Amino acid sequence: MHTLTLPAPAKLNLFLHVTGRRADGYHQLQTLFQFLDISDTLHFQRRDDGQIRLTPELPGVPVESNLVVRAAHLLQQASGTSLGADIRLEKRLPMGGGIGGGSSDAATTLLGLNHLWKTGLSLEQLAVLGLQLGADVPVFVQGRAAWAEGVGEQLTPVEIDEPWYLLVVPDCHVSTAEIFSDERLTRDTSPITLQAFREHGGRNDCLPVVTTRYHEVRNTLILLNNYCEAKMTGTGSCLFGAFPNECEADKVRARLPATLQTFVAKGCNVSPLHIQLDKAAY
Ligand SMILES: C[C@@](CO)(OP(=O)(O)O)[C@H](O)COP(=O)(O)OP(=O)(O)OC[C@H]1O[C@@H](n2ccc(N)nc2=O)[C@H](O)[C@@H]1O
Ligand SMILES: Nc1ncnc2c1ncn2[C@@H]1O[C@H](COP(=O)(O)OP(=O)(O)O)[C@@H](O)[C@H]1O
Repeated sequence: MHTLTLPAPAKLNLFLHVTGRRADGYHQLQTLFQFLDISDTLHFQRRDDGQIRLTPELPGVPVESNLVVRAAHLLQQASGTSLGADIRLEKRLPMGGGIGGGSSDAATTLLGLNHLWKTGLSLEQLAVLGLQLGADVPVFVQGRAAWAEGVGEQLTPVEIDEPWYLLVVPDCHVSTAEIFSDERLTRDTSPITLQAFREHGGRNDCLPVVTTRYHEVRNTLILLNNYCEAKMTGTGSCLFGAFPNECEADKVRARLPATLQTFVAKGCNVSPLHIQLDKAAY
C-alpha cells in the first residue's frame, strides 16, 4: 500500500472562554470542539527518496510554511524514517475562518504518513508532536469531540448532540494573533464545568473584539441572528447556527444573499478522518 486519500475535516468551537494568560503570553481557554462533515482532502503517495513535495501552493502560504509540509518534516524527524511523500492538497475549507483547516491538514498529514510509512507512533505521541504546530492540532489527531482546557491541548472526549449547522463565512480574514493581543479582550472569565455549559451554555469571549475590528463579521452576525442564534467559532471569522435537520439549515441558507459563502454541515462527535482511517486499516 503506497497511496492513501484522507479527509481533513473542519471543527467548530461551540463556545470559547478566555480564563487567563500564561507567562509566555498564550491564553488559557475553555472550549468545546465538535467536528463537521466538510473537509479538505489530502492525497498521499509514498516516495523512497525522503523528499516531501506538496501541490498546489496555497495563495499566500509558501510551500515550506504550509502546515502539511511542516507536519511531514516533524514526523520524519521524530520517527527517523528515510521515506518521503508526494502530497496533493484539495483545499475546500476557508482559511483563517476559525474552522481549523490548517490544523486539520496538519493532523491528517501526521496520521496519514504514520500509516503510510508504518512509523507506528501512537495517537498520544502524534498529538504531542502536533501541538508544536498549533494549539488546535491535538484535537484533530485524537478525533473525538472534546471539552478542552489549557491552550486547547487538555482534552476530555464528550458525547454531545450532533445537529446540522449552517456556517457563514464573512468576507474577511481574521488573524488569531491579532485578536489575542487586543487589549480589549476579556481574559478573566471564571472557569465553568461541562455540566454548567450543558445547562446554561457559554459565549465566545473573542466575539466583541472581532465585531469591533471587522464590520463584515458584525454585519453578518446581525443578519444571521434574524434566523437563528448566531455564534462565532474560534477567533472568527466564521459564524454558525444549529438546526435540528439539514432541511431547516438549507431553508435559512436559501434566504441569505448569494454573495455570502455558506456551508451546511453535520456536527460529528467522531472525526471523519478517523472513520476513514479505520476503513483503510482493513
Ligand atoms: C483560539 C482557537 C480556538 O480553536 O482559534 P482559531 O485559530 O481556530 O480561530 C485556537 O486555539 C487557536 O489555535 P491556533 O490557530 O493553532 O493558534 P496558534 O497558531 O497556536 O497561535 C496563533 C497566535 O495566537 C495567540 N494565541 C493562540 C492560542 C492561545 N491559546 N493563546 C494565544 O495567545 C498567540 O499569539 C499565537 O502566536
Ligand atoms: N494547509 C494549510 N491550510 C490553511 N492554512 C494554512 C495551511 N498551512 C499554513 N496555513 C496558515 O495558517 C493560517 C490559519 O489557517 P486556518 O487553520 O485555516 O485558520 P484558523 O486557525 O482560523 O482556523 C492561514 O491563514 C495560513 O496562513
